[in-house]
Amino acid sequence: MLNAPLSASSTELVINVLTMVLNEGKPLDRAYSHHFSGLKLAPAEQARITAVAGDILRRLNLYCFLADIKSSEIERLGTQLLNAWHMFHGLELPKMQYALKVEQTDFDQRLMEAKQQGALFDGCPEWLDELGQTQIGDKWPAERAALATPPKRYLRTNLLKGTREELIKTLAKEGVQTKVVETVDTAVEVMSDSALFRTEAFKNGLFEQQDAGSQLVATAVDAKPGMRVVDACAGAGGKTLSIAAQMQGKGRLLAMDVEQWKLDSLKQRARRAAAHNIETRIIASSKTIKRLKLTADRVLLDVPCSGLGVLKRNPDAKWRDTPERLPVLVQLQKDILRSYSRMVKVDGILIYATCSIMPQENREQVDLFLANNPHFVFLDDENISVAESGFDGFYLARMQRTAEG
Ligand SMILES: C[S@@+](CC[C@H](N)C(=O)[O-])C[C@H]1O[C@@H](n2cnc3c(N)ncnc32)[C@H](O)[C@@H]1O
Repeated sequence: MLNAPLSASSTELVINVLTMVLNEGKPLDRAYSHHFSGLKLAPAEQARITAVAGDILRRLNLYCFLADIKSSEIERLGTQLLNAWHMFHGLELPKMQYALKVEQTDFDQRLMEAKQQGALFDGCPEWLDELGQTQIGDKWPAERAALATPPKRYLRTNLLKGTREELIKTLAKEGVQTKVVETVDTAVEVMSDSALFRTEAFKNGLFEQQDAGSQLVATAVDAKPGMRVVDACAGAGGKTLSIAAQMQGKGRLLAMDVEQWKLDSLKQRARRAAAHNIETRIIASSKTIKRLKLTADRVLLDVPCSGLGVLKRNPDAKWRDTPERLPVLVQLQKDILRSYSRMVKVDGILIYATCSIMPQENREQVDLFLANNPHFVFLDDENISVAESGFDGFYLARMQRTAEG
């Protein structure tokens, strides 16, 4: 992960970020922007800090166990945690003032104990481990271990502006090293610690940062030029922009969400990407959906979900979430499927997707929907496994409407 210890000032930043996330309940990206603003950190140092803070959050219970502290004590005992983190990774200790030490013999004993406990070693809270076991059984330990690894950085080539090979060459000229992802046509993996959003290539809309698994979901929409397509839970448009490129700017792409600020951000991204066939629309009530009855060739429902497939990238979520949230989300997904599927026209295709790896939010939702909606037939589905793909975890299913119903 690192080949040298963090500097004293960087350890302090890591402790401050962790404190903001764990004690104040702030999302990790907000904590980064708060603590990095005005600092002018070199991109490589910023990358080291985010790598360490992210890794600590992915295995928070393990590092706290090794340091013999509670997560609520990080503000006070953070130096002890950072020392344990460096010891775990076989690094020299950082040169922090007044740092609290961890005894090597205690550390070794605790590490031996932790290695006997899979969930603890993989940084998994108890509630999540139980859920994973119940939902995916034998496959869970591999997914759990994969979710404890650092996420890779992927870009999606904006095909409206050029090919993947052209993007790789342009980025190389700006010092960004990338490599092709063989299994995803639009994806490249970033190999250097570059500040991507400061590049001319980004400003000119040649790429978006997007996980390769998310790119696969968007590809499954298989939108064609001239079609009418609805992305009904579009958010800030990660998948909308990819669909716009599939449509080569021809046809009508309606991006909807219940949050206007997300659609505003989508509009900005669409301008940069030269994706001119996107219209945004807020979902104000069920009437917004009813008016679009039987009109769309493709409807993507990238529904709100537990996000349990993307914990590598959002490790703070598992320390904030509770198992009680899941049934609420499952009900919302059911309602969205039932109501929004009305927009699909006869012979049109409905694509249901989540960034979860739990069948309760995935295939079980699809089976229930099909049982209650005989005018849809199942085409195919795909579980994008974190362990098998190395990407974030996603699910997608495609269903076709055969009659008005
Ligand atoms: C998984 S996110 C979508 C991510 C987005 N498609 C992307 O690729 O970047 C789910 C989105 O659903 C939205 N949402 C929540 N409730 C909704 C509802 N009842 N109808 C439509 N969208 C909803 C959320 O605001 C959120 O943006």
